[in-house]
Parts: sequence; C-alpha cells; structure tokens
Amino acid sequence: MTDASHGTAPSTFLKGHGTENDFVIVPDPDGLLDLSAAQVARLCDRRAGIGGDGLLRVVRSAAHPEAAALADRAEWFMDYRNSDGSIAEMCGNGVRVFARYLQRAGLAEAGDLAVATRAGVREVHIAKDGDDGAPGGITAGMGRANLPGGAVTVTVGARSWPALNVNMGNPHAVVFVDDLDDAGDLFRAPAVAPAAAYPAGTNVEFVVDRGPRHVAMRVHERGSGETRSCGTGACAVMVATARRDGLDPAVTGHPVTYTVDVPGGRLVITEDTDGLIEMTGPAVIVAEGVIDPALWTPHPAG
Ligand SMILES: N[C@@H](CCC[C@H](N)C(=O)O)C(=O)O
Repeated sequence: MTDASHGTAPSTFLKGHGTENDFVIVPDPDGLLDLSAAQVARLCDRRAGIGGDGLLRVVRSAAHPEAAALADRAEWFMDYRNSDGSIAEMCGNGVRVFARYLQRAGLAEAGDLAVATRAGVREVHIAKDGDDGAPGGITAGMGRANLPGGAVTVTVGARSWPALNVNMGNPHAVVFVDDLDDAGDLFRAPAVAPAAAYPAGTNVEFVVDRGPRHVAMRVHERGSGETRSCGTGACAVMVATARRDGLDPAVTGHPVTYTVDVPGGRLVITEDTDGLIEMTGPAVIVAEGVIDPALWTPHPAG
C-alpha cells in the first residue's frame, strides 16, 4: 500500500447495521482507496479495528471499473467486502445501510434510489421519516432467485440434512431443521456437499417454522462466520420455504409474503408474479469517525 492509495489524510468512516448485520462504511466517492483484503479484515476486526460483519465502500459507479458500465443507471456502487476481506457479489442488509448512508450524507433523498452492486443494479426505496422523526424502513429490490437444482447436503457434526441451493446473486444453502440449536455453535462453517455445487463457497441458512408464512433462521456467512442477520439469506429462505409450501407466485398468479425472523430482528419479504423479490427492514447509522492512519498500515504480527 502506498501513501497515494489513501493519501496522508485520515479517512472518515461510519458504522451502521441492518437487523444487527453490521458494517464499516467507508466513503470513497472518487474511488481513490485501493483496499487490500488484509486492510478490510483489520477494519472489520472487533478488537484491533472498528468491527463489523463486512465493509461497504461507497464509490461513484463511474469511478469504479466493475461498475462504470452501470453508471447511467445508478450513480453509486456498493463495493461490499466480507469481514475476512473477501469480495461478495451482493449484500441485502448492506444495500439498505448503504442507502441510509447516502440519505444521511445528503447524497440521496427519501424515495427511490438505484444502487449498483456486483449482482447488478438494485432498486431501493427509502420511506419518509415518521411524524415522530423515527427513520422509515427501507425496501430493496433483490432481483430473482435462481435455483440451480441438484442434491445438496449440509453437515454439522454428526448430523446431515438435505439443502436447497438458492442463488440471490450470491450463493446460499437453505436447510430446514427442527430447532435452530441443531446448527450448533456455528464457530466453523458447516460442511456442504458436493463442493462442485458451490465453487466459490456458500452461505448456509438454518430455518424453523414460526407460523403461517413466518419462519426464523440462523446463518453462517461465507467470509464472515455466524452473523445476526443476512438479507440475501433471508430472501433465499423465503423462496425455499414458499416452494416447500407449494407457493410459486409465477404459478399461482398471486404475490406471496413471508416474515423472516433473524437473531437481530425481522425482515419482510415478498415475491411477485414475475419472480421479483423485495425485502423491507431497518437500516441504522450508529457512529461516525476518523480512521487512524496507522490502521491502514500492515500489522506488525502480519
Ligand atoms: N450479510 C449479507 C451477505 C454478505 C455476503 C455473504 N457473506 C457472501 O459472501 O455471499 C446480506 O445481508 O445479504
């Protein structure tokens, strides 16, 4: 890393979360930061850094090679990284928090907003604040689910379950269990087979029923470990549950809505008759500060 990639001036950051899936937000409108995986991991470290499940770099689409082609449709690109520094295609809670940041920074207003992601452009709607000043929820268009098919098995310890492979721009393996404790402590990634079903690894969701069109889940995220919520994962869960329940809006001609409880809160997800999925949930900015320049430099211990 050179001084040129960050300058000598400290960079600002913000911290935010959506259903307690938390992010370090780094505004970089002109795309000047060249963030290495090690630097992202350090910023996301909960002891030596700021702490987060992931990092959202806020870049003008025109200033980022992966998003320049989308600049005429979406001014801003969400450069999402997992807490281990790996890159992911999409983050459903992240895109709401990203929109909340733009609103707070005066770069977007309540209403409709398009955000470029590695999974394509996502349309976001920021609800107006309530009369009491409480921030409105944010609804994100999440695109369509892709179900590649093929048998998948998830194993934790001595127990295995069949899983459904659901791609929401990023990969998911959805497992129905009797009890969310069946997933164990999730300190390590569950084993998923066959490996060929997920060449770039996968997120794994464990699901139980809570009532009619109401489920609860836990998640082990690729690149981040167990988190308190995963928006794309909740959408994958919604689709897997609807299909299990015999509900496919493209067949029935009726949209279907599920409530998905996560350890950090609640998401409401609707699939319409075109297969398009929308997710509504909170997005909160909790802090703003300055990154000490020393945090950018490699840690002496490596
Ligand atoms: N927490 C996110 C998903 C983040 C990416 C994921 N870990 C991956 O590697 O695909 C969400 O809210 O969707």
